[in-house]
Amino acid sequence: MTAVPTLPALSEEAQGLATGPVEHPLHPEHTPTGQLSFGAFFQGVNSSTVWRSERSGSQIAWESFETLIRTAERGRFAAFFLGEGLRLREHRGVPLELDVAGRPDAQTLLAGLAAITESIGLVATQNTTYNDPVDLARRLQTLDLLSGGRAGWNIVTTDNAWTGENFRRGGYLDHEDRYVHAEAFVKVAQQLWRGEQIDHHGQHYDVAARGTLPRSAQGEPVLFQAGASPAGQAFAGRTADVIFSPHGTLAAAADFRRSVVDATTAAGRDPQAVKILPGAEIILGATDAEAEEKRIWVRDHQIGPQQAIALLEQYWGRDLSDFDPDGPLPDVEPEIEQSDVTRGAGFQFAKAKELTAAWRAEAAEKGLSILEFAREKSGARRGEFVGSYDRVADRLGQFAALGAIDGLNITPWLIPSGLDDIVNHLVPRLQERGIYPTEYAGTTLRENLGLPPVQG
Ligand SMILES: Cc1cc2nc3c(=O)[nH]c(=O)nc-3n(C[C@H](O)[C@H](O)[C@H](O)COP(=O)(O)O)c2cc1C
Repeated sequence: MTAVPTLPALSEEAQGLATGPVEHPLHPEHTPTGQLSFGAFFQGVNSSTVWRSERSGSQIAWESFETLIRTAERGRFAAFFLGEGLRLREHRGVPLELDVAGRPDAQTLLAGLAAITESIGLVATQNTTYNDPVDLARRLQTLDLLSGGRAGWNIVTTDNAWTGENFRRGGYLDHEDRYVHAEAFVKVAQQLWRGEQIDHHGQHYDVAARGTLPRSAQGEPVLFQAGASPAGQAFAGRTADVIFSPHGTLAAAADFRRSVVDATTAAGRDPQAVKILPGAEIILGATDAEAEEKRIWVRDHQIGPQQAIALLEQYWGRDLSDFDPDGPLPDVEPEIEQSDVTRGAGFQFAKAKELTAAWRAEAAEKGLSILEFAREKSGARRGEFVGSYDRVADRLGQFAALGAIDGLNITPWLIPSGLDDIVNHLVPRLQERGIYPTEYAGTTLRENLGLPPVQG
């Protein structure tokens, strides 16, 4: 590895906070707990995980899940989190080169992992649009019972027609209706968990049912929600225990906290009722310079020449394999007007002509090749959580003191060893600072996230 410059100083806002005590809560009605919880988010697919290294494991092998969850539990992580992707993303009729293909079913895996763990929470991402509420509620409740009250449900809406075609229901739900639908869905699930008789006759389904299982040690699964739009926040304010958010910088997290507290109080709930765990990548070293070297290694292994060409093809909509990854950006026009959902959430709705013209100009100005440009756009960035063990621990201390977040949902950049540095070096420093649990608070996920007993 080559020598690299040290990390730049903290951003202005972060420096401001770092120089003195935090005098005010972010929101007049919100009281920071000063405590953090961690989740481990096993992405499975996605180029943010390094798959092209001799240290990489398989995204579907049991051994990968087992190693990672055991490390997370050793580090007193509150939750082990699995995403969901029900259809492979494609480009020009073949699976997208940016992804690793295929992700096993979350609930089946989590049931197995429940048997080899004792305290860590088990969270399954499951969409409300293409599942059936009675069936899904029963499966989640089963996981909750089997695990002694450790189950969580990450509610996602995933309404796109691309995924819907897998269910012979492409595009059946209008985008603006998806949270209305989700709310009715969750209500049915909660009624079943509480043993109530349901007689629901709605726009999308008819249900006459009663719950078949007893309540679990935590009453019912913890509700996470991932969807950050105003409609998503309003839904979370009314319904969720935790939001899995995309806002991981201090400034964005602070704004998001204010907005979520507003949504929660507007729904008549306690201002502290909804916890916020942003997704985050953490890259650590004994020194800032070592962490920065590691970041460059991660970035270079995330995006190789083939991935760089594939990234551009998402926006150009044409075969660019004849272009040299070490050469300038393609001097040809895109063939599509707008990128679409077949290319994945990150690529949606981009206006191809405008974007490719802007990228060509930017790359030319900075003198970047296709490969360098792709790495700059989508590889691991310098961020809040790249640095020495102490720097990142101090920075997390700022987040906790301010109450901007309640913890992080960490995507390890390497499977299965990507949490080792965090558990071995960061967690003890957070424990020394008194902002991270030294032991599990209880046996259920609800207790370990500091949530009150379930209402209802
Ligand atoms: C942090 C985060 C993680 C998500 N994970 C998934 C996932 O694993 N599977 C999925 O189908 N959708 C996932 N989503 C997509 C959301 O369910 C939702 O469809 C999308 O964010 C649009 O909702 P919004 O307009 O309210 O933000 C995720 C969203 C966020 C913000």
